[in-house]
Amino acid sequence: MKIAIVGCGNMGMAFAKSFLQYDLVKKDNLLLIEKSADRSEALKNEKAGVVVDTIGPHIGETDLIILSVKPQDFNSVHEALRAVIQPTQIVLSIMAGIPIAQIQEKLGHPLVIRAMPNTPAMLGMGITGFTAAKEVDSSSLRRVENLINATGRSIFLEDESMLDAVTALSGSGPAYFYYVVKAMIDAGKQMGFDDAVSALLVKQTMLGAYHLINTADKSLDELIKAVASKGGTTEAALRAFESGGLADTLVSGIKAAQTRSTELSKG
Ligand SMILES: NC(=O)C1=CN([C@@H]2O[C@H](COP(=O)(O)OP(=O)(O)OC[C@H]3O[C@@H](n4cnc5c(N)ncnc54)[C@H](OP(=O)(O)O)[C@@H]3O)[C@@H](O)[C@H]2O)C=CC1
Ligand SMILES: O=C(O)[C@@H]1CCC=N1
Repeated sequence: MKIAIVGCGNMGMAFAKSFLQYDLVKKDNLLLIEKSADRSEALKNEKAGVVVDTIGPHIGETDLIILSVKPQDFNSVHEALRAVIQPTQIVLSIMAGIPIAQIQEKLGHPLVIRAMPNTPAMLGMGITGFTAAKEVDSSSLRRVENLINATGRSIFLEDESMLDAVTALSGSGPAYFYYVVKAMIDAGKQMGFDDAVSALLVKQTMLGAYHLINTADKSLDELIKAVASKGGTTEAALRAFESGGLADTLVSGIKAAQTRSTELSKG
């Protein structure tokens, strides 16, 4: 299989590295199109694939084109791509917010799959929601699904509009987690720990607690109850979270991300 990746930043390279790791593509068959001179130089030094800086006819020789530029950069990409794209090529877009119909129209090309991964894809621990245009046949869809699964797990969604919710929940989700971890580390520092000790206490707590979610035969409410002794310290913290509306704030933040994803689709 030959693959082209247009935009080799965080996500484009997370995909490229996962494919290479599982030998799903050979470096000679991996075309990396990257505009940034610095990044392109780094990719050349890493020998991550065949690195070029612009879209040209060579892209038409690949089986799959992955679009991993920022949504606002799609406008600077689609005309060049439209001129070289071949009828049997599959396009996989991971750009937030841009609907399949818009990609099809701008590229003049029906075979489009749309996916929303997240950054743990860099470790093969991502989760990707994806959907496809009805014109994509099931064998092509399965091949792309196998590629996506090299970056972690995946879930196929019939309803494309749910990709905005995937973007808000798991696409942006790692940042919410880091935000909470950072606030906890800051609290530790305010209570007198230095950075390293506070980070150790918080990170190991998050790691252990995450594994309990998956291994303890308990609901999240039961897990909370197992920590929060009656009249104890955890209850005091949870009461402060409730009165500050923390859970509601998180929910409204996630919905703001969903709204922004929908807005991106309107350009
Ligand atoms: N980061 C994330 O957590 C996630 C991102 N996404 C989606 O993935 C896409 C990429 O995000 P991310 O990897 O973080 O972004 P990055 O900015 O890290 O990567 C995009 C790269 O594309 C380059 N680029 C821009 N225009 C062109 C062009 N015409 N030809 C070739 N390369 C070009 C950029 O160069 P330059 O910097 O010079 O503009 C940049 O190096 C976005 O659409 C985003 O919505 C999806 C899921 C998660
Ligand atoms: O913030 C963004 O727009 C992208 C999409 C999901 C994660 N990062």
